[in-house]
Amino acid sequence: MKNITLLGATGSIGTQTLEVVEQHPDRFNITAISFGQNIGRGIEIIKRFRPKLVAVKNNQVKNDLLHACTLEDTRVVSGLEGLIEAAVYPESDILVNAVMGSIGLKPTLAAINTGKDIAIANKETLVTAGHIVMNKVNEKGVRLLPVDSEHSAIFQSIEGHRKQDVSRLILTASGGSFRDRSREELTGVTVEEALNHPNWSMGAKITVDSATLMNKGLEVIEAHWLFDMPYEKIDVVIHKESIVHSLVEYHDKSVIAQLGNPDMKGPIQYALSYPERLELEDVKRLNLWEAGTLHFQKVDMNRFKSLSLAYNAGQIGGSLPTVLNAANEAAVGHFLEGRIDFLEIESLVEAALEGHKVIKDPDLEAIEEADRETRRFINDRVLKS
Ligand SMILES: NC(=O)C1=CN([C@@H]2O[C@H](COP(=O)(O)OP(=O)(O)OC[C@H]3O[C@@H](n4cnc5c(N)ncnc54)[C@H](OP(=O)(O)O)[C@@H]3O)[C@@H](O)[C@H]2O)C=CC1
Ligand SMILES: CC(=O)[C@@H](O)[C@H](O)COP(=O)(O)O
Ligand SMILES: [Mn+2]
Repeated sequence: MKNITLLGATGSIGTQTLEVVEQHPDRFNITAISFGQNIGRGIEIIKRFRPKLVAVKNNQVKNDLLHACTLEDTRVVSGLEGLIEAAVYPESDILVNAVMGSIGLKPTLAAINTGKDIAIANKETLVTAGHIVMNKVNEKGVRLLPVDSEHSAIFQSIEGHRKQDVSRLILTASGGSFRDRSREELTGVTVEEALNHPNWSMGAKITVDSATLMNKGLEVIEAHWLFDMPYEKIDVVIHKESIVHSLVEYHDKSVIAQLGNPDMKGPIQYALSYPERLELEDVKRLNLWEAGTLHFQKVDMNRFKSLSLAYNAGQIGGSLPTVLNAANEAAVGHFLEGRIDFLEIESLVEAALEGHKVIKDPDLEAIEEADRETRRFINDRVLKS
């Protein structure tokens, strides 16, 4: 039996993780969870999975939760300390990190410190402090198992091969909600339009990131850290069907890819069951004759400027990826709240990157300060305009 701490249980990845767990009650058990403020869904999860520890966003949510239901064998904690307490919960064997944003960093580091394996969906953690996370992973000898579909595909396509034989990683990108629009046609697009992803049903922030292609930029940085690959050897190709989830090219020009109908339960389950492959019901089998033609297209870096901002931040490194991530989280938040236009996300991120003096090898404290400072910079710009 594998005991699981699930951070972000009420979200898109959280929900699908629970669906996987439900399919294998003999293999997986939920010991601790966290959620932000979705108390209704939180109570459903607590009743169904009976976790021993529940971490929520703050004291207000904790009090509301305790008023809304009677919890006998479940302790409730709150805030960042609560999130960390859930991450290091002694009975848990593995942490599934499916919170949104760089708030996932400290719980991840704390769990690695206690020797737990990590199934990582929370890509912002690797973008903001990849060097610190990977040093800790190597020091403690734990497994960092990718949940993100592209990274799971690379993980699956690279297994059994020698790293030195790899010549290139190729990430596929759907192109997001506005794939076929020109830059001019992006002016005045609505939040509702941005949230209409063609292939995946995901949380709001990542869906907007898909539309700017910042999601792919974050994933390039995530791939750099997970697979120890230089940026020159990481490519992106637009593939509108999201059936080929990513590819690995070898020196002999052979390319190995992982395919499947778009459904996150596959990568989630593989991260939990690795190295085994378990049955997975409810996922549509891929019949290539039904998929018909698959399309691939070169990325126009001028059209999708966020991707080139991310490559640049990753290549320069130091504290710049932290700034990229924090600026993007803050700007996307403002877009979702209707305060800025879609195209302003990109210009705000660019301004934050330009205004930052790079710290070469930032420690955790410097990362946190760069993150805070960047959010302040974005908020000041948006709220004072
Ligand atoms: N969705 C997907 O298919 C994929 C997602 N990912 C990555 O996985 C992560 C989660 O994405 P997704 O599931 O879509 O996101 P969602 O927005 O659907 O869920 C986010 C979860 O995090 C919780 N949360 C948000 N902010 C806080 C906070 N400040 N403190 C505590 N908990 C918080 C939310 O709680 P509540 O709602 O209760 O407030 C919710 O449980 C992201 O990093 C994303 O990039 C990667 C690949 C695919
Ligand atoms: C499901 C998943 O892994 C997402 O990160 C997905 O990749 C988003 O799709 P695009 O960023 O390719 O639009
Ligand atoms: Mn992805």
